[in-house]
Amino acid sequence: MEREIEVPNPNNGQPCKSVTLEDLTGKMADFAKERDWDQFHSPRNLLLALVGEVGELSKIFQWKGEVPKGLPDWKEEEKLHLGEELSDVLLYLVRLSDICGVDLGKAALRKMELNANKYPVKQCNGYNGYNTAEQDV
Ligand SMILES: Nc1ccn([C@H]2C[C@H](O)[C@@H](COP(=O)(O)OP(=O)(O)OP(=O)(O)O)O2)c(=O)n1
Repeated sequence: MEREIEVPNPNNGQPCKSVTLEDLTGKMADFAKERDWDQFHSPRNLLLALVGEVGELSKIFQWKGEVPKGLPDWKEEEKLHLGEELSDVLLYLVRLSDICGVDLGKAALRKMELNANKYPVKQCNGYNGYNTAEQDV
């Protein structure tokens, strides 16, 4: 069954279906082309833009201390803002990958395999590899 996400109006008012990295890659390419912005979307510029958006994302959490998972006490507008900043990070990351000729989905799956090999379940159960000097996993 296709998952539906309720969003304000990015899809002509229709609820959107699941989004793939390919969808986002194509939409970002169209977005840049329509505005003649390919000239600005160089690897370095996109990386700097990405880092800037990570900074904006960090500001949302800055000074709040630890917050419970699911952000139960946050107002809807705060969560909306969070979604916007997360999206900016994702969109620039997707665009940077595309411009660099990296298939991000494929690269991420490969990296997860590397992670699983590096951190075998049996050795890591309950340890994150950093929380104790004795656990060199
Ligand atoms: N040259 C650009 C400028 C913007 N964007 C797109 C990607 C991001 O999703 C978003 C970033 O837009 P802004 O630079 O306006 O940043 P914000 O949306 O965070 O606005 P502000 O910095 O005012 O909070 O727009 C882009 O692809 N290329």
